[in-house]
Amino acid sequence: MKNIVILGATGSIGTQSLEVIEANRGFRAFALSAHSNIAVLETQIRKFRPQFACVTNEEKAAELKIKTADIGTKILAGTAGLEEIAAHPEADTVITGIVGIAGLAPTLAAVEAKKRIGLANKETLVTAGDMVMERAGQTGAEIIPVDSEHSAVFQCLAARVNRDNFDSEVKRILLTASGGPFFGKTKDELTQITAKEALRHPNWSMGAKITVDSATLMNKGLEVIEAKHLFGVPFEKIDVFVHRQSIVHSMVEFADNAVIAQLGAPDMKLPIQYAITYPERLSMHGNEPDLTKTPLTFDKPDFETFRCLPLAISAGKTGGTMPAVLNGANEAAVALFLNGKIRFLDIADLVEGAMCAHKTMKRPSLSQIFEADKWAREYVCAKLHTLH
Ligand SMILES: NC(=O)C1=CN([C@@H]2O[C@H](COP(=O)(O)OP(=O)(O)OC[C@H]3O[C@@H](n4cnc5c(N)ncnc54)[C@H](OP(=O)(O)O)[C@@H]3O)[C@@H](O)[C@H]2O)C=CC1
Ligand SMILES: CC(=O)[C@@H](O)[C@H](O)COP(=O)(O)O
Ligand SMILES: [Mn+2]
Repeated sequence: MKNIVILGATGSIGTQSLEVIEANRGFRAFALSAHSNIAVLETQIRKFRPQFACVTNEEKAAELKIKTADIGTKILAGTAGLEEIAAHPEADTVITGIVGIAGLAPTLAAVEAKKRIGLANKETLVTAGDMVMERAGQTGAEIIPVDSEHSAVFQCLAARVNRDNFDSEVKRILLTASGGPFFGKTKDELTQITAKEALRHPNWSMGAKITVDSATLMNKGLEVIEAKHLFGVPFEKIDVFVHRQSIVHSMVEFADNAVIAQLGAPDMKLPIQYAITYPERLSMHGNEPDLTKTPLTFDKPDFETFRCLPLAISAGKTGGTMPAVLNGANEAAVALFLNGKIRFLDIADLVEGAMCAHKTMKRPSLSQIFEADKWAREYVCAKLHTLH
């Protein structure tokens, strides 16, 4: 029996992780977490009977403790509780389904405890990729990508036999992007975009923040940085192609120009399950891809209209604290956009402004990364009254 910890159990990745657990006799929901949605968490606790549940909002944790007093689940609170479940000696695999930099500390706790990590929380590697990958190398923690593109690349790379020749064998990583709901639109056409329109992803049903990131193409920018850290390739070896169908989840081009791709239906349950079972595969029902349905197309992204993509690549190339500033400014700007406080195109302007105003610190400590994140959020708040 594999004990699975799900950080962010109430979200899109979290609920799909529970579906994967439900479909497999060999997996058990050992610990679940939520930030404040205790109604959904209580339902999950009653159904899956985990040993632990953690609510980061301390007041809500106290409320949940009372509501679930009849059940044996131990209720923990705050970030300390998250770190406790992520590093628990009985935990086998930790799925990181928390959104944003809030996922960094518990992921690091899992790394220190040498866990297998099914990494969905891309902000962990965006903000602290050097540190997390270095510590994982030292502790022996296994980081298996759950993000669909990175899971695809990971699966394509698994075809290699000789593990020593990575640099000479692997020519390029080709990340696919759906292009989001505004593919083909001009900047003028994007001025009046509403949150409701940005939340209409063409192929994937996901949480609000990542869905807006897909619409601005910031998601792909974050994924370029994530790929750099996961696979240890320079930015020059990572390309992005717009692939509207989201059937080819990403590809790897090898030295002999062979391109290996992973295809599948747009369904996160496959990468979630694979992260748990790797190197084995278990059967799965309901996610069979229909390859006859559409032609598969590939286009170059529009870097001028969707500026978040080149901004993220630039932040990644600068390194140090710059990616944390990019990410913090983006998290703050997306929250403001979702609350109707700023316009769609302001997101890129605010991120760019924060990056221009930031003095990068090389090889930052964890606390310097969190300071850079806080600084970027404050920058965005301070700029709010200067817009329009
Ligand atoms: N959804 C998807 O298909 C994919 C997602 N990802 C990545 O996975 C991560 C999760 O995305 P997604 O599931 O869509 O997000 P959701 O918004 O659907 O879920 C987020 C989860 O994180 C919890 N949470 C929110 N804020 C905090 C906080 N400050 N501290 C602790 N927990 C918090 C939420 O709890 P509560 O419900 O109580 O607020 C919820 O459980 C993101 O990093 C995203 O980029 C990557 C690839 C695909
Ligand atoms: C499912 C997943 O991994 C998301 O990151 C998805 O890829 C977003 O789609 P975009 O390609 O539109 O960013
Ligand atoms: Mn993705």
